[in-house]
Amino acid sequence: MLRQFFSYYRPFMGLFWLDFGCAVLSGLLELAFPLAITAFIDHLLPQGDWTLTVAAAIGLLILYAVNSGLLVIVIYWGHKLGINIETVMRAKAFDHLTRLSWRWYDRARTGKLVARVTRDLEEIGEVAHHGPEDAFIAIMTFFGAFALMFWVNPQLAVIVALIVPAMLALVIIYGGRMTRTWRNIYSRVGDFNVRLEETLGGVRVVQAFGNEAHENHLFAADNARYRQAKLDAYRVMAASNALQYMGLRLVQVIVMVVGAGFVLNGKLTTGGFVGFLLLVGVFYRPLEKIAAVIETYPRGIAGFRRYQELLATEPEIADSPDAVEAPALRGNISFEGVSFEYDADRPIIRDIDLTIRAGETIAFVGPSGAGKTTLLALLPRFYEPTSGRITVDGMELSHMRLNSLRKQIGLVSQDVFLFGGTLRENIAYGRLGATDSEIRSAAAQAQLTALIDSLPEGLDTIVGERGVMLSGGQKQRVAIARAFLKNPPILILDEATSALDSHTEREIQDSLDRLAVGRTTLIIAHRLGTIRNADRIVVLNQGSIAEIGNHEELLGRGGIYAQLAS
Ligand SMILES: Nc1ncnc2c1ncn2[C@@H]1O[C@H](COP(=O)(O)OP(=O)(O)OP(=O)(O)O)[C@@H](O)[C@H]1O
Repeated sequence: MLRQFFSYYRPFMGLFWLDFGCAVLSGLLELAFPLAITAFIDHLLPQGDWTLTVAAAIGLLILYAVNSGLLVIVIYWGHKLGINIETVMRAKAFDHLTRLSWRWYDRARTGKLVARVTRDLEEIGEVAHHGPEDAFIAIMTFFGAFALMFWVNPQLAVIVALIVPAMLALVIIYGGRMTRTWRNIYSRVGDFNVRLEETLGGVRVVQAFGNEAHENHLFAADNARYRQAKLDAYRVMAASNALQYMGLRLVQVIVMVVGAGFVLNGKLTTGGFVGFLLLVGVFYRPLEKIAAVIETYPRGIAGFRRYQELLATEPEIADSPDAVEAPALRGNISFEGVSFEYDADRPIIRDIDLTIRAGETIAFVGPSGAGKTTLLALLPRFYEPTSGRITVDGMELSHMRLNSLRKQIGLVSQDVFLFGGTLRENIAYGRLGATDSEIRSAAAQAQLTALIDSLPEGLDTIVGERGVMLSGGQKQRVAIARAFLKNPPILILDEATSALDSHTEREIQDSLDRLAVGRTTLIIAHRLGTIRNADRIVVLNQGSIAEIGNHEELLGRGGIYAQLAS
């Protein structure tokens, strides 16, 4: 795990060594200052040489200036190292998330995912920067200061050393408590994200049902838990800070009293006394750093573990090593003994055998929940059949590169998802990089021209989050325009169930009919009126093909279709 963590440093080793080197140098200078003060008091002062004193002060000032320069490097470039690592990780996580399969997303909660990509990685970045540096510097100054104290006065150093274990225990205990309270806080933030995401995403439903008070009530509970978690953290923080402060003052007072005795007995010089007191401060500071490392390290590591888990989640559906680029498809599709289940032992599609010829228009009908949408989701490989195989032009789907297959299948689904940008961007999503005239021509074929002309900003009108500023019928048309732009040989149309007025419906049907020309078209039909002209109609029932034929044949048969039509 640590090895994997450190592998992220590799591209930034120059930055790492710069930061680390400067931090070590700064730590050494910190150790040198008390010694300089000792020398100053014991050797320079008695000489009464003012020029020398000023020269020493200037020398000291230069050292301080160097040290503050080192601090600039450590703070800026050190954080740069952290944010660089964080950025690489975030890009990787995003890329991975965009490739995970539908089955995974069926169970994922977006709020938690957002938290992973933002907060977890921020913590990892902090640890990446502070972790190794702080741990090393803390240990170095801790032992360095102790060695110097021992050198200045061994007896006093031993007294300090006797108090240290108690202080260390305090730091570790409170560090652990801090970690637990922070973990609690972050888990509450995760809850927040999930609730905000769901409530704000569904705010129209909330208002439609007049359930604002109910949502407020649920939110208030989360809010209160978050407040409590924060209060717990502040309590631990207050106690920890007060105890650490008291510990430092205690050690200083003890050193002051005992040290004064040594000075009076002539066992310690005044300079040594002052230097020793300063060293106590230097010696004590790493304890805070150690506490900080103890506190941030587990959080960063927990975040890194979750990050690694995410990256280790293999997309269920991905290119096999021997997959090849799909050739230009004609659209002969064959389902051979295809079965599928979302959950084990709950078959949704059962042993489907079906051959579709290139250019054929074939409609799928059947009761709600029969598996129409599911069956057609297998064609672009959104899900993988549990058994059986699907071929296009004789080539098995899994032998083609996923992207090259999906680029040749157009999908107009009933709930059209629009992105929050402009109308132009949303249409161009069908084929990124399409020219203005191609976009306009696709829009015209989808009968969007009148709408575009009526908008003050035309194609550059912002459509609102998820396209809220467009009507259901207009969104359908954008989806159709996308499909025109994509111009795929195979088309899957999931007919809109939402009622459109008959005029709009006819217009959209008209566009769809034109879109279907020259393509293999598979229609999930909810209204039988629109599919009379289909070459064949497949009636699905409980995941199996119950009947197959054209409109007249099926009516004549007097089966499920005839019942549905009546
Ligand atoms: N992502 C999913 N995870 C688990 N089960 C699912 C999932 N999607 C659909 N199902 C189940 O699969 C069955 C078939 O659903 P599907 O959407 O394919 O039916 P449909 O024939 O298209 O229905 P409708 O006409 O109502 O759209 C249903 O019982 C449904 O509950």
